[in-house]
Amino acid sequence: MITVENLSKTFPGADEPVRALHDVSIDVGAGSLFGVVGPSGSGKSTLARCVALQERPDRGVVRFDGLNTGSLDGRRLREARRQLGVLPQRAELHGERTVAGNVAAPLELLGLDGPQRRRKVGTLLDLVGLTRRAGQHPADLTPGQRRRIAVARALATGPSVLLADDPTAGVEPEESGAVLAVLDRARAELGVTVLVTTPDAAVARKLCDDIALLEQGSLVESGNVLSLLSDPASRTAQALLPAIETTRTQAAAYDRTADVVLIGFATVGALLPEATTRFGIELATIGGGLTRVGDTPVARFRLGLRGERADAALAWIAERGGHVTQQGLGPQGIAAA
Ligand SMILES: Nc1ncnc2c1ncn2[C@@H]1O[C@H](COP(=O)(O)OP(=O)(O)OP(=O)(O)O)[C@@H](O)[C@H]1O
Repeated sequence: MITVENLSKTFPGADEPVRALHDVSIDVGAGSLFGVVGPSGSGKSTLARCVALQERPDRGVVRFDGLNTGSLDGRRLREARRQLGVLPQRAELHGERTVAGNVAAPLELLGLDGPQRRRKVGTLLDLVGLTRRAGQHPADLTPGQRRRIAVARALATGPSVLLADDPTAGVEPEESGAVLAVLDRARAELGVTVLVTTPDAAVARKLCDDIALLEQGSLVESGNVLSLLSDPASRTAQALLPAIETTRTQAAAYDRTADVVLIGFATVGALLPEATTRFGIELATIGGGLTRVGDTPVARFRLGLRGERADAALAWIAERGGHVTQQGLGPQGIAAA
């Protein structure tokens, strides 16, 4: 759907040029929820603005369904922009208009008549869960509710892509889940492809199918979130998986230790107890924990194992989809090292 190929962008800086993007390539599939994640200044907004066709890259290409947007002239560029709904980082609502009026504003520009507008606004307010607020003004809403209205407004013209630049910025943590849920609904119910930028790995963990990590304008890694978690050495795994905090004393109580990443209901729930009985070993989780990536449960545990068939049990767990790493020996191994 959206392909970004070798994008580079440099801005003039006070002392020297600022390299905002350097040779960044991403592939955003139709209907996916794609997260661009990185610290402040890593180039996320610049990438979003290039994809929104608001900024021209110095080098590289942004393609929509294969079409090179860099080659489009004025009229065709405007047509391409109409496919895009943009939620800027500081989306301003019209303070003097009602919530419904704010969502209706882009439809008025399109020239939709009253009944059509009302129907469309009703559907969008329902999508963002704020139907009962239709007659209120933005000042009466919380920052999270205002952000949800801005999402409804960005979706009003029926874009096929929604670009949301840091959608939870300035939103209280207890409200950010509702903002993310609205983006998820936009994808599920309207079939919109959603590209989100965020400095918050937890946003990507809760929302995104695919992810690109940026650092100082360069792409560190990208791909399907669950696939990246299968490689515990990946930066995505380090950012999203539960931390392992185990003392040497805890580890020393076992013959060997191993770290394991388990993905999915069946794997998380059943694999470890079954390995224990099948191989007649003692197996305990001595670190790590359980989280969720979207709706999928994902665990990273440090295991302590005791028993002759511990190695065979680990091999069996790995064969059944557990990602086993960092196998270490117990007290004897540590003493010898
Ligand atoms: N119009 C501009 N003129 C000059 N420098 C710019 C401009 N836009 C961005 N930059 C610089 O480019 C770099 C990347 O900025 P960008 O806003 O894309 O990062 P970001 O990851 O979105 O950061 P944040 O999360 O803080 O919004 C930064 O060093 C920034 O100061």
